[in-house]
Amino acid sequence: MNILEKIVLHKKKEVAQAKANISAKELELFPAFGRKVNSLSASLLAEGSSGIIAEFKRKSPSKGTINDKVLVQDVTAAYSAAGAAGLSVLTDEEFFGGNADDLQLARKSNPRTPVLRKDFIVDEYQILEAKAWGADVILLIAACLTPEEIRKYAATARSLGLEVLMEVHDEEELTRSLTPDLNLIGVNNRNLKTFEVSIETSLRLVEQIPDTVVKVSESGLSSAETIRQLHTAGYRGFLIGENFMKTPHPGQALSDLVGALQQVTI
Ligand SMILES: O=P(O)(O)OC[C@@H](O)[C@@H](O)c1c[nH]c2ccccc12
Repeated sequence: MNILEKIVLHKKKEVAQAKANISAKELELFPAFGRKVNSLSASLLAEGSSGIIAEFKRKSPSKGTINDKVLVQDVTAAYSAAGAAGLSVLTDEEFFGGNADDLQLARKSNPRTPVLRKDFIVDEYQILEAKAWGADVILLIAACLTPEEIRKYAATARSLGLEVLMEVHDEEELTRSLTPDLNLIGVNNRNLKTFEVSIETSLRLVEQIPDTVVKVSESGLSSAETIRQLHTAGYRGFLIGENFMKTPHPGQALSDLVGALQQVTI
């Protein structure tokens, strides 16, 4: 069993438990369920946008503990202040050390920044959770979903007013993921089955992504030069976690990168 299969197996058990604790009807009564959603695609395309989606990630299966000393509300507020176009908050506990509270705290501390629920969605119930916890965007990972599930979950998200960041890693995943309900496609430079990271993945796939969607490059990004190169290739979003989180002050690390990006543009 590869790590992705392990995660999905565990996730299905977790979701069954969550459903037994809180019904879908109850989720709809959460105050955040009725809130107005912030658009990540609009934020990425806005004039002067940094394009950076800054992630809060305590640990990961590939890196182990990255940072367990900082608070989600401090880090995400610092990310917003430093010019993040969006926030990504891991809600998987077992493998990434996140939880629902992290997302809710990030939401409360950043009312106007688009927030992505970063998790392994394998059931429609999790999309209702995302909305109830205050997310604006959900992640769908092609590597763990069938084309039918992708279509169904993307339509559910859309009906709830949430955007979808559709994550792909190769040509085959991209082709079977395209559905009209998507406005954001993320190319993960990291192979979730082997953890190998290569920016070439983003550079290779960009041509095959329709221009009607906003293109996001994910994982393994750190330098302003690489971001510039990906921007030139057509990417408008850059999802960065570890590079910020491994420092004691992730918001400052983002601020430094935004500064460096301005230098590179001139
Ligand atoms: O920490 P990095 O290398 O900057 O990567 C961030 C983000 O892309 C990565 O956390 C990620 C991309 N897709 C995922 C799916 C599930 C969990 C995590 C991820």
